[in-house]
Amino acid sequence: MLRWLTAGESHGPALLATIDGLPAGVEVTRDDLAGALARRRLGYGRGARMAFEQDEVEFLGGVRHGVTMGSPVAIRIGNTEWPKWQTVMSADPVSDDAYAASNDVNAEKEVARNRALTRPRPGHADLVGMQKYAFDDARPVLERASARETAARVALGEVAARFLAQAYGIRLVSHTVSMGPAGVADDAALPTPDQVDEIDANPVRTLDGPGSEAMVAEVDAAKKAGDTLGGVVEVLAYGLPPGLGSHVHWDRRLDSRLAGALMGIQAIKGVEVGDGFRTAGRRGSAAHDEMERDETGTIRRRTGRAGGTEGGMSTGDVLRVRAAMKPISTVPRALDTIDTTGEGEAKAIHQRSDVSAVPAAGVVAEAMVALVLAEACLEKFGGDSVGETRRNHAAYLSAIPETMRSW
Ligand SMILES: Cc1cc2nc3c(=O)[nH]c(=O)nc-3n(C[C@H](O)[C@H](O)[C@H](O)COP(=O)(O)O)c2cc1C
Ligand SMILES: C=C(O[C@@H]1CC(C(=O)O)=C[C@@H](OP(=O)(O)O)[C@H]1O)C(=O)O
Repeated sequence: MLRWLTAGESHGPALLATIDGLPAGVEVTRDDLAGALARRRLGYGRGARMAFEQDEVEFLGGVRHGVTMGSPVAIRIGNTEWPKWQTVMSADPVSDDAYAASNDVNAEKEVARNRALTRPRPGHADLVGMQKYAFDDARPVLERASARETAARVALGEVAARFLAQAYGIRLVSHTVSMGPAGVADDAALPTPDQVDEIDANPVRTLDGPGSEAMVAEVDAAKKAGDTLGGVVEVLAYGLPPGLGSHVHWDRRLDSRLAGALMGIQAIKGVEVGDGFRTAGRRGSAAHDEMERDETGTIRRRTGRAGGTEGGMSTGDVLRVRAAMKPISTVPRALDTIDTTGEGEAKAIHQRSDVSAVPAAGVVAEAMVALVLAEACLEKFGGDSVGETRRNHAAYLSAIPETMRSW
């Protein structure tokens, strides 16, 4: 069983992440994690914080000399902003005077002066979190709702991705499909894992082309207008075996688990497997992936409309899932809201924010898919070492009769 958790607040001292159930023998280093975290910071439209905050990452357990030991892997990502936030986010009680004296906090002067945040942002977790957890201040809510937490998921996803690649040759790639109304053409070729560097080098994390230029222009226009922008990201996984997940029960379906994992990312409001919503508008004759044999007798699907799952199981073809992100709710041209103290009309809290974090959400989505696939592979193949699970994977594939092989 693979299980994992994250902890830590956006402006706390650090994020923590732990994953239990990975086999021994996965090669992974601190530099690998640092590389993954750097990719998450990429993307045109990110706000000021991304420019000055660094991710200080280290393993606290589970890895020795660059190799997992089969014990829980524990990771710490230090928030380099912490010194500025020590009073605001202190775990120890702080007097009102000491709190007020801390208002040299960078870009947070207003917030530090007014101890409680009482003007909830429409679209953020502020108001409902205050109602639910009985706070008169949005701070304890927004600190954990913040997508800073996704840094911890990306670190875990990198460990999972290394495992998938080393044990089974599975490789992932993510890219931005659209930002606002601009995007890549529907019939554009699918990116491959060999194009990861090219995608990461692009300002909006997509393959170069007119779509990419149009997306950059959309971000510029939204920024100029004091507004924010959503969009769609896509994750592809290459090299899956057929049969991850199962048709026998709803919560074992791979597509259901992927949808839950992607929907669990802050600001994701829609998930699509394969052609998803577009398939709903087609006739059956144009909606499915017809099968044939190639010249060697291997089974081939002519198209990839289903996105690499049938009956809640991986088909072995390229897995393709999309996630739709809403625009950032901390809109610079602040939205109307109320003051929870009951004082008249108000504008929502706004200090700073991303214009758009769609490219970063692609990297987070890739991490979530890696974690779901790692769990599904370990369910199917088991094994306490990379070698053992690799042998189990090979034995499973070789037991499928030649006339039924699609690889
Ligand atoms: C990578 C990433 C960065 C984000 N950056 C911001 C941000 O700067 N400001 C903001 O208000 N929301 C940002 N969000 C979205 C909020 O975290 C999210 O809207 C909030 O937690 C409420 O959750 P919900 O949108 O799922 O309802 C970001 C989301 C992601 C995935
Ligand atoms: C810190 C990150 O993202 C943050 C996510 C976020 C939110 O509300 O989700 C709000 C912003 O934080 P702040 O309010 O401190 O500027 C983003 O910078 C990160 O991705 O590492």
